[in-house]
Amino acid sequence: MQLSTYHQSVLNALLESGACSAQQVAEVEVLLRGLTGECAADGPEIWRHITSRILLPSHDFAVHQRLAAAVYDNWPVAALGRPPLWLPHPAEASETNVARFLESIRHEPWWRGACARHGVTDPLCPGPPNPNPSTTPTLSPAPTPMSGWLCGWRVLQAASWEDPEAFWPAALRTLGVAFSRPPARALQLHPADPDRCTWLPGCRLNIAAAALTCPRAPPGCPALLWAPDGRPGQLVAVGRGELAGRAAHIAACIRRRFEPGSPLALYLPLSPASAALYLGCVLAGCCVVSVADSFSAGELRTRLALAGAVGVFTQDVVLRGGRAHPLYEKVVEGCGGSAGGSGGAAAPSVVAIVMPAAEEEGLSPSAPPLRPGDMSWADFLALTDPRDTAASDSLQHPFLPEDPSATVTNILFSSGTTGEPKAIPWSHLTPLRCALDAWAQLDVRPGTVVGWPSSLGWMMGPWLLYAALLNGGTAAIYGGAPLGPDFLRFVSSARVQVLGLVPSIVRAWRHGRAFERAAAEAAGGAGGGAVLDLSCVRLFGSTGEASAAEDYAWLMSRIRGYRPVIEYCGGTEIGGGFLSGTLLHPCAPSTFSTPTLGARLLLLAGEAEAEAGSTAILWDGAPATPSAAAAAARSGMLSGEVALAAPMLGMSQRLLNRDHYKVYYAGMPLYRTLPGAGLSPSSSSPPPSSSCSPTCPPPALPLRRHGDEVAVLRALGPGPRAWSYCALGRCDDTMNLGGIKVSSVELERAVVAGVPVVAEAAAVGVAPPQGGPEQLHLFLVLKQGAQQQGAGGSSSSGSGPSAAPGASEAEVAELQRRCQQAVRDQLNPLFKVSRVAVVASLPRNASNKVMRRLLREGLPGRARM
Ligand SMILES: Nc1ncnc2c1ncn2[C@@H]1O[C@H](COP(=O)(O)OP(=O)(O)OP(=O)(O)O)[C@@H](O)[C@H]1O
Repeated sequence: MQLSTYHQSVLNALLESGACSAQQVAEVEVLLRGLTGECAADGPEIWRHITSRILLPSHDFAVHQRLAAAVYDNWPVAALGRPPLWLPHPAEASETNVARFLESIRHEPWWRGACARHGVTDPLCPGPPNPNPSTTPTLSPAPTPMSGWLCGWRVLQAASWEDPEAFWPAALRTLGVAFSRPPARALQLHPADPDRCTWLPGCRLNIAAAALTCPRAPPGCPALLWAPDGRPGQLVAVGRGELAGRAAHIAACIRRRFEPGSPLALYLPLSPASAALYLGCVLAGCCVVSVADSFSAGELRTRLALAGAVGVFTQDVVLRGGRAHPLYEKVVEGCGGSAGGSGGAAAPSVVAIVMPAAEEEGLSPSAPPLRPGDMSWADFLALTDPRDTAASDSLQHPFLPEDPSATVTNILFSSGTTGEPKAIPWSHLTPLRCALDAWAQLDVRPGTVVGWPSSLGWMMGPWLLYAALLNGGTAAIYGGAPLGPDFLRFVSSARVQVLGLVPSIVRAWRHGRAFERAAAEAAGGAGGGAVLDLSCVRLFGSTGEASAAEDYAWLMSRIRGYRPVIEYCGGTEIGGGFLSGTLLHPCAPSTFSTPTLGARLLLLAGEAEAEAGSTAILWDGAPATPSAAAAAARSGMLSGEVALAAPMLGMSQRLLNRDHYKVYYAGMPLYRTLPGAGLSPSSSSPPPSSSCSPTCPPPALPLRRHGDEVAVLRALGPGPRAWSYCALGRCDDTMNLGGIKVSSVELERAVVAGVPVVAEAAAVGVAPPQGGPEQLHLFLVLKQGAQQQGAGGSSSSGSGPSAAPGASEAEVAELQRRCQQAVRDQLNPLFKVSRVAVVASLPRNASNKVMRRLLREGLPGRARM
């Protein structure tokens, strides 16, 4: 029988790729002959075969790309979303936390009720997983274990916000959270104010104690795995008992010196010592003020003042790349007072406690002497003897707040992408969001080694500790920077299984050839001669900002057999994420598969819809209005600003430097918390068992704005409600070009994909001083090699191409033409590129996010805010 044209073109691409043997081509041919001949039905199955049996990380990425293009040529994006580059394997999926949980609740009445509300009998009824993936067609209409789990996930996600009284007890039981007194119920709603709803009322909990005593941790599994800067193979394992002992001792010392509730700043890198310190502060009932050690003295001062810090824990220096960078010096500068002064020095208003960067040594000789009143780490630890009962008491009898949901354990600062950073308090309950997301979305299990390079100054630092420890896993911490080959060697030697990243790290690895260099260094005997073996990585995570699909396709291809990148979007003020993926969903790069557990997501209506009386265009995963449904049917896509239904466990209820209600709720539409009574025209479910007492009417609460733009696409999966999501950046970064709203991220993706010399782009809309429609300005960073050609140049269509000294006008004009072409081809022919500037790098804030507002502000014309 003749192969279909589609199958023949896949076979041709394989033959031309030079990536496979005659035997492999013959195997593919056998596979193709058993398939339908249509891309939509066969693409995933063919891709699974090619990635598991043929493609290797050693093949040129261009070969991976060419084969993916051939396999997914004609893929119906409108009907099925972006093509998946990783597909779950049923045998592997059956081992995930979520699959096991679904199995464990299968016969519980609340679960049966949830299934019935969603018109499902038993999602898991198709039977045990099929260990042979080649006989499990992904798109088969017949029920499969995979479609059963996906359907189970959909019901679970809905039940998690519909019926918190049933969902949370089951989730907390599974997580094994060690409450000193269990909660009386999941949620006490307030009739009008989301900031006065109370989660887990009546419970007694110290979250650090719970993390340190997680009953699910396998014996012998370390709490932390650490390697110092530049020595990625020199692993230090810190056992749970050891970490608990160190944290308890620190807590006892803190109690000697500070009152419970005292705000104590941590201004030092993440390490075993600072991890113990963080947990010790929380054990002692104090509040950690998180300040990234990259911040300047001035920024430290602002944060100390805002939080009212009475102490700051710091290091003498930070050791990075073989150099010692002063840190205590910045504290002295930031807090006032002078170091080493005897007479006349101003007494510091904030006491500094100073650790040595290399713990086994004393304070670095390059560090200045301490100010009067400041303490060395050794003196601080001598405040109690670790063998004293005071120390062990700190763990057995930690500080137990009256109301854990309102007691602040940590003040974190948002990145300030859109304005002044917000000072966000985390309570003892916020880390339950970290733990739940890690469990459900990133599949962190007891014994899993999790790495996510960050610092205690950003939410992903505390997130990492809680996500690993509350799930009985290990947090992997590297003392050096994550951008180079040494970090990959650390991943290999620590056997990191869940590796979280941010897009700028991946970009640096790709363009800096980090994998090749790491392999070469390892082969050359650097780092003790251990070979580079990244087969340990089960999945990647990504957060922080919108990622570039091509970079993430590249990342997936770096592990033999491909591994998924689970996008994770949320915010410091949520303690975790609201959109993500799971190991049960197929993974397309830079795409989210689902709202997280407990998150009820909608897209706010645009002006036209709002005028017609609709609040939302998407609600609970379905178009909320007939016109939205029609738009979705036409293009397979809807986009808009995300809003979330409150309350959701983890959401902040207070800001230190802003009016919380005004920032998140003022002017937002009201909704009712019970399904069927809300905005969703599609929801016809009966009310759940116990979201509110039978006597009180369902409260009408305002929706919570988050400020992100999201596109919703159809997705590969069973049932009519299979959607995937794609981040379009912050709403503040959207612009209106000729009457059409478009986000910076969409424009940037089009330019990076369409102009091969461009490594990075930032798009900003500027209202011209004379008025009129917004103009599109593009800032481009060129790939190495292309850099010289246009560096520093700029071209503007208004006044003709102009270039800075050293740049060729013609080259910049040519770049502008190619960007225009890319935008026209991929987005809209009406979008006009007004100006292109080639820059050496994009402005980024301390958490490495692109600051488009700075670019806007630096341009002539009226800045859009
Ligand atoms: N995986 C992701 N994909 C796309 N964007 C993401 C992702 N993860 C996080 N983000 C972006 O980061 C934001 C959360 O970061 P953070 O809490 O630091 O606040 P911020 O918005 O950067 O700063 P600020 O609130 O001060 O302006 C999200 O709202 C989203 O815009």
